[in-house]
Amino acid sequence: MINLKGISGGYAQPPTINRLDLQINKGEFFTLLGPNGSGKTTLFKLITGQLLISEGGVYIDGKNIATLSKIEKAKLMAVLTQENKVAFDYTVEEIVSLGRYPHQKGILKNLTKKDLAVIEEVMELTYISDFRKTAFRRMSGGEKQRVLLAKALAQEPEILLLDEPTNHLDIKHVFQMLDLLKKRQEKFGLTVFAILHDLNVASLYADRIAFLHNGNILEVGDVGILRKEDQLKKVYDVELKSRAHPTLPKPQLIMTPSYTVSNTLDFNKSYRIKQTKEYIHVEFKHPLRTISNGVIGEGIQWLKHFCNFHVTKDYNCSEPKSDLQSRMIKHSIPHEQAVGMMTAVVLEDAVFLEDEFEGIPMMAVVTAGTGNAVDITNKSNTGAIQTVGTINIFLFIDAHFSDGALVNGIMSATEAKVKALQDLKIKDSQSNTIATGTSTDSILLGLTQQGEKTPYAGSGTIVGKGIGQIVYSATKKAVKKYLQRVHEEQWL
Ligand SMILES: Nc1ncnc2c1ncn2[C@@H]1O[C@H](COP(=O)(O)OP(=O)(O)OP(=O)(O)O)[C@@H](O)[C@H]1O
Repeated sequence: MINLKGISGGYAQPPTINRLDLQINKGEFFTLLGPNGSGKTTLFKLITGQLLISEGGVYIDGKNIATLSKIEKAKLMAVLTQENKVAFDYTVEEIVSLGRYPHQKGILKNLTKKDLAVIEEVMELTYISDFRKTAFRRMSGGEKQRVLLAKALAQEPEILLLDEPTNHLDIKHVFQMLDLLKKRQEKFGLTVFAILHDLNVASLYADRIAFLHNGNILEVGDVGILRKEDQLKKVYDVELKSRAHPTLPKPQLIMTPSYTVSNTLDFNKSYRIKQTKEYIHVEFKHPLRTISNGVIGEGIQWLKHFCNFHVTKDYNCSEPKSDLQSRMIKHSIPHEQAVGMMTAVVLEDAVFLEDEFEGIPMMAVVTAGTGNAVDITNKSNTGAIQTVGTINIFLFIDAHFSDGALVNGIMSATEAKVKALQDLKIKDSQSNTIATGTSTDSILLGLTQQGEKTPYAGSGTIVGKGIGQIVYSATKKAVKKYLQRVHEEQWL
């Protein structure tokens, strides 16, 4: 719908923007990104007419905007610039009213009922109704930005052009403003063209993105282009990692500063263990790169506290997460930095194993019960039986794993656990076949991330074999202790 055809213009010679082509579709949220001085504002001003186009033209629905009158242009598009100075001492309401100018008819240009209704609506949408009688100059930078957005919306434009609209806004107002624009986009088919600096915000809101680099469009595409780490490094000259947003299918960029703090830690002295009847708490001095399916601390994170809490055999809590959080709070363990698991196994029977595999130190903590042992490959299982039967594995490794290696590590540990159950002939009570685990097993791998980065940790690697051996030994020992206890209890 907006077609920039070979436009040139700007302050330098050759011009900052030199024969640039770009199409912005009707009803899309288009974001222009690029480093300082790349020409974003210059391009913006060429589109809005604040700067003279020396070559080419801007076409809207096939019409060259240079041929439109001021009023025609104002009905079509509204502009929100970085400039928020206003010449006269207007109130907020008066500023917003100015937005109705292109729609007013006759010489007297009084505000109609419709004008008043629109003004009221946009002031409410931008949360400025309470400031209506306040002088604009007395508002804060962020508040002024909202007033000027309200004025732009009062124009009821088809296209909204925004140059760094979130500049003065705090996080809440950034999201409030962009959510509002998204709603207008959906409801009225508003076309949004916005210059943004925050790549992560752009990823969350933009339908398409263009990268401007030295006055040229480097690439135009959907948010997927924010996954191109090499291109981002070229544009911004910083180290970035593109990662998945935890709940939305959008990339988010993680910056890495160039400074590094290198303090080597002695693995064996870097943790302490507290074991009571109620819980086992392993605390590390530094956060570990962690992968886990714990009730608390699931997924891949950086965490320092690793807990296994004792619960009763018939534990049946609808909010296990908050239950574990309260237990941690009671023992002054910061649950935001913790992995938390539960077990009905007697914690005295936990197995602690320290070992070293070709120079890689590891430490495993395993609690095991096999009352709920399950053969995952057998169809006859109908569900979990409530008895003492969970295998919880903590494995700490003094190595540096990639995220892929963390997944490998989980596989290696699981294979080892299965082998331990096989060798001990632990059976699924329903199918009477050898069990592969229990119905509620949990696992955690914690890595110091010291030393050279390892991309693999499967059974074909030294570290993978090490994982296999330590998990196998610790699980076997823990299951044997459990079986011994069950055996003794039967004779009581
Ligand atoms: N008023 C001006 N007079 C002369 N040169 C200017 C003027 N405004 C901008 N420039 C130059 O034009 C080039 C592009 O600037 P522009 O403001 O378009 O960059 P930008 O991408 O918007 O940067 P930023 O992210 O810092 O806002 C820069 O080299 C800048 O120095």
